Amino acid sequence: MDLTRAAAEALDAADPLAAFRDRFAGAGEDGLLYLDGNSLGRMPVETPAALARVVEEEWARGLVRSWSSWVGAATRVGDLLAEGVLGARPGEVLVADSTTVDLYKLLVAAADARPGRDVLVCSADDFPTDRYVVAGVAQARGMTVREVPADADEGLDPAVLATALDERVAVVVLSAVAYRSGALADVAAVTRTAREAGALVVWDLSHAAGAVPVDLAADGVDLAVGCTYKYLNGGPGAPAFLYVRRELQERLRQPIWGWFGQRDQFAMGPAYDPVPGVERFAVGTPPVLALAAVEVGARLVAEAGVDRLAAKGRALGELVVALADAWLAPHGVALASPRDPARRGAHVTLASPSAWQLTQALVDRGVVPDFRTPDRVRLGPAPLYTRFVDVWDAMACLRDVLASGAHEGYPAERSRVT
Ligand SMILES: Cc1ncc(COP(=O)(O)O)c(C=O)c1O
Ligand SMILES: Nc1c(O)cccc1C(=O)C[C@H](N)C(=O)O
Repeated sequence: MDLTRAAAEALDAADPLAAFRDRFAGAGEDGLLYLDGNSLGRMPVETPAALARVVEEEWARGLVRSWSSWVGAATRVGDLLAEGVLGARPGEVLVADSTTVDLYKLLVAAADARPGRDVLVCSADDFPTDRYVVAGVAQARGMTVREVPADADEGLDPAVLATALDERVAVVVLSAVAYRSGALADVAAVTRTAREAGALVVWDLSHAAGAVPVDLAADGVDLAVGCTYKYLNGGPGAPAFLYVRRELQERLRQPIWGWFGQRDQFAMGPAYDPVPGVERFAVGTPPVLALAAVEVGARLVAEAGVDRLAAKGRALGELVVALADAWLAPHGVALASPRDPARRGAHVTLASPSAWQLTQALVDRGVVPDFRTPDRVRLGPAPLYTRFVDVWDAMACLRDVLASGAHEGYPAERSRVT
């Protein structure tokens, strides 16, 4: 690979998604080399106007009358995600609550659908909230957790997972893209293996949606959840999405019985009777303002096309890896993601004993990655708004920091948020 800056500029010149950069606030103006799109995506330029419309027209003037359109927002935005991003069918996706709460609802519903089975499986490398929800549900139900060991850099080995699956396993919880290493799971193969063992899988698509091709229908996925504030650019605290395969919906009953999941909710009936369809997984009043922001983000991703985003994300990752090999390895910084681009999502992780100090030095120089314990720097160049030269410049900055030892003056003690 040609590692000159001119080669990176040439990749930008040929990038079919280049124009999307101008659709994001700050991109190209703030001078930031923002490589944390896998934690919080940039704000689309259209978002403030979309929010202002809801505030000034629908809320200020429409008041309670606006509920006639707000009441359908969670499924309307869900359908957008289903068709434009997730390879699902209309009526299979709902945008509601947080990823954590959605995972809880689907996990309990799935465990109920596998009576007599007393084991929940997750990966030791799963995002903490996923492992905590699994542990909490297991404790409440008197079930056992089987935490499958995973390689911190390479992710979960499907053969190791298979050994954990037997007739006791009710539900498996896994991430399609591992939050730390970026390792990509074979969603179709794992779903098939789990089904053969009689278990359901709940996929966490937080680091996958909008970054890698996701085809829930073709992959036979039953249940999934994911964030909308990363590659979908829905904003901080944006509600998550949940997916339930149509054929399963009537057979599942989620544990939080709220009136937004109720059949004919304004009949104000005496007892809970869940509505048919994916809305039965709703709980209470949706965050209408936040949903408007998710809608903008979802439309942008759908317009760009997930296949094109994934191809660019992979190319950006290959540039990170090539530059890390050439410039950073001599300083003792190692790749902590799968080397094969086909096995990675859109972020790349590096390991260094000085990872936290390097992260602080980079942030001070206008390069924003994030630090993940114990010794990782994560680089998430979101393909919608990150240029190849941004990656080149960020990596050059990291090379220069390492060469000068500038990071050594930063505190080793990590801050509350990393
Ligand atoms: C894989 C994964 N799941 C879940 C979450 C977060 O869940 P919540 O939105 O409920 O905080 C994150 C990131 O914060 C994540 O990376
Ligand atoms: N959700 C976050 C938050 O509320 C604060 C800070 C960071 C986050 C993140 O999204 C972290 C991210 N999911 C991760 O993979 O580490």
